[in-house]
Amino acid sequence: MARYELVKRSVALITLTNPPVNALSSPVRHAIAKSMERALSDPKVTAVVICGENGRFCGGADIREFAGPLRGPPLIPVLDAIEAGRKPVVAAIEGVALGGGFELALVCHYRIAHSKARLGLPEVTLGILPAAGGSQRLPRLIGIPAALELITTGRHISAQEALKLGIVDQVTDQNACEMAVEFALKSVGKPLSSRRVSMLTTPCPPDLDALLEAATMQVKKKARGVMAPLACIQAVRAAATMPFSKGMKRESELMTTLFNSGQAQAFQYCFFAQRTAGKWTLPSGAQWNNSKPREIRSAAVIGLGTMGRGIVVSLARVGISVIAVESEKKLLENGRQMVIGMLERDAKRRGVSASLNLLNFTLSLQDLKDVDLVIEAVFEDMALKKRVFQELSKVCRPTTLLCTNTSGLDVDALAGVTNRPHLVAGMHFFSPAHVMKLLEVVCGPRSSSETIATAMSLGKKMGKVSVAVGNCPGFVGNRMLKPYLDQATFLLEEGATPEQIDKALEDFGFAMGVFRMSDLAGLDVGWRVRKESGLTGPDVDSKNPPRRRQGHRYCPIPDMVCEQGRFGQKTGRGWYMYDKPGDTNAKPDPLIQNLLETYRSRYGIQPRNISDQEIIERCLFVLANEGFRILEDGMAARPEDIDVIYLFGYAFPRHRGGPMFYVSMVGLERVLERLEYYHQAHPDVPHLEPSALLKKLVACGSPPVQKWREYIKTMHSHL
Ligand SMILES: CCCCCCC/C=C/C(=O)SCCNC(=O)CCNC(=O)[C@H](O)C(C)(C)COP(=O)(O)OP(=O)(O)OC[C@H]1O[C@@H](n2cnc3c(N)ncnc32)[C@H](O)[C@@H]1OP(=O)(O)O
Repeated sequence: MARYELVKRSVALITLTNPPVNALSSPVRHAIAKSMERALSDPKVTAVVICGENGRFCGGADIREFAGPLRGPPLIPVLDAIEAGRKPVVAAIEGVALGGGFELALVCHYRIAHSKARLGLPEVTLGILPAAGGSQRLPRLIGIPAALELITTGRHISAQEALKLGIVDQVTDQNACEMAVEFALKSVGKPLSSRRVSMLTTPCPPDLDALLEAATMQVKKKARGVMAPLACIQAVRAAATMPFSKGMKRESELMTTLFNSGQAQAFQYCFFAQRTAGKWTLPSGAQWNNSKPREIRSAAVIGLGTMGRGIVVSLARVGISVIAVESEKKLLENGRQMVIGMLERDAKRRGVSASLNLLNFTLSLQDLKDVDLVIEAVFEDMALKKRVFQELSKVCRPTTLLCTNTSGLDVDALAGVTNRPHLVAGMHFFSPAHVMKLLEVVCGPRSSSETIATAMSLGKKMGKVSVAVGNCPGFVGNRMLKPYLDQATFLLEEGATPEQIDKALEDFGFAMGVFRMSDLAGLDVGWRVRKESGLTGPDVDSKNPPRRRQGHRYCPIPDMVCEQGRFGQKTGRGWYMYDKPGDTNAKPDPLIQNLLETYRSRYGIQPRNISDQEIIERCLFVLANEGFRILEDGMAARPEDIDVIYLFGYAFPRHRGGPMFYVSMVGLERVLERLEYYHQAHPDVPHLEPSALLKKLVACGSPPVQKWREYIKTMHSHL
């Protein structure tokens, strides 16, 4: 877990050996403590260098250990002993020094970093704070403003920035470990007291209170209801106002509070869920680690609407040459200008040059004959998409992969019109596609493992969090969204207002409630889908009883809002009113209030007071209930995949872990009981009926979410 050797006759080299990231697990902490004791007591040793195996210094504490009781030596005394030692200790930082790994570097007397190394204190993103002295040492080393920013955001910084900030003493392009050994030899005999960061006085700015207050406001706005950034600010205040030992005590108290809050568990679950989601499997047994993706050098995107443009940018900025296709000259020119503008802005932001030479624009599908992969992003119309796939099938060489960006149509029906159904898959991006991190990779029953491996790996290359899902209407994300949106509108019928529902959801942690979000996305899209599926519009069967469609409860209020030309922010009116089209400041609209009152009195609905608790339960329990059904149907492989989809595609608050983790924390028994209660009250809403899997899990004693897979395994899987 750590190798000890003597180099250059008098330098003890301690190499952390815990792949893949040299995390500070209990055996590693033990090995560091023992190695340091040995180095300090060996009279031959004049200096010490600490480095990590395989070009990675240290990825921090072993996050898996947070789930259980502390075993092995605690980290803080191990680190304190290094700092207090009477021989110079140099950290040789290659790869990463994150969290506890950074804190380990901070107790060394000198730090040498490789030019490609990244450093940071990302604990806040795990719902905790740098509690091995990081919150107390970093402000002493680089001052309050810079430390506050790094600790509250968890941002990783480059070696160059670390040098500028005074975190590292030297940056090298050569072997950092060898440089550190040379550096250590030169440091022998120099006084160490000024190199012990805990002994430094924190440079305290005169406007400390204002600074901390501004930081508090900022994190409260950015991360509603999240405790860790606020605790980080309090810890930094302690570093500014208390002696080191008292500051450490405060750091520890704050850590205990965070650990017991439930939020830390949610954040840490998200960390592992995100990594698990990339590990896909198909019913054939093919999976992420036994299937080879193809290399994609050239691609085509069909349709330069909002989605298509974002997809072109996502591909081009990772060096893939792209042919963009439109059906009319004007649309093509408009799309071309938009794409170029987006790429230029993106390149400017990243400080690189825009890869415009990778772009080609055409009106003809004939130009696509040599591309490796096509992503179709035309209008959401099955007949149109089928025509495009038939044409592609004729034009593209037989090995070209054909993907669709449909947000919910049958991918296998598209595969069926081609001469290569095994090379067809869904690549469902989220809008705006060059910004949103989520990619649902839709595995049709005939998609080959190579096709899925390629789509997943292309997603990763584009910086997306890719999740493999089955082929069912709406796939995973949009399939779950429907019952959630339905509950929100049913609550309007029953007496709630858009403002009240949004506030409850925002207090829960969403950046935007469902109605504000719908106004932002545009209400006309859903209206068109409802018209096409016969739920509203002239094609609706007039024999339908009011507020019922296709045998179930239906709320026509969203249609009524659209009939008034209120399509959301873009028209300046929607569920809210805005000062002008395009404005984002939503204000309650008396006309909506009026519409709701008239509607309720027309149907004889007596409005009732609806609690925030009911809003949260009905919207979120129904969301998870559909998630359970998706697991039952084998359309998602595990609850973690569903949670990752909601975290990255629908901005589900991270401190709640995702809808499936959230209900596991509420308690499955309670969720079952509440769904049964609401279903009894609303028997015409089938989505409120508890799913078989939820009942099964409760009957099996409500196992933790990480264990649900064991109960799903026996069911039919499409993945
Ligand atoms: C009073 C109490 C005192 C307690 C004090 C504790 C204070 C210290 C706290 C911490 O240090 S918290 C941890 C801080 N560190 C991090 O947040 C880093 C997390 N890791 C990453 O960001 C990335 O993994 C990476 C290091 C940048 C590498 O990225 P890469 O894309 O190359 O690989 P991944 O797929 O992300 O990871 C590979 C593999 O390793 C697992 N893993 C990574 N980091 C950790 C870790 N810190 N602990 C445990 N496991 C880790 C990751 O889950 C992957 O596992 P598999 O999926 O392959 O099984």
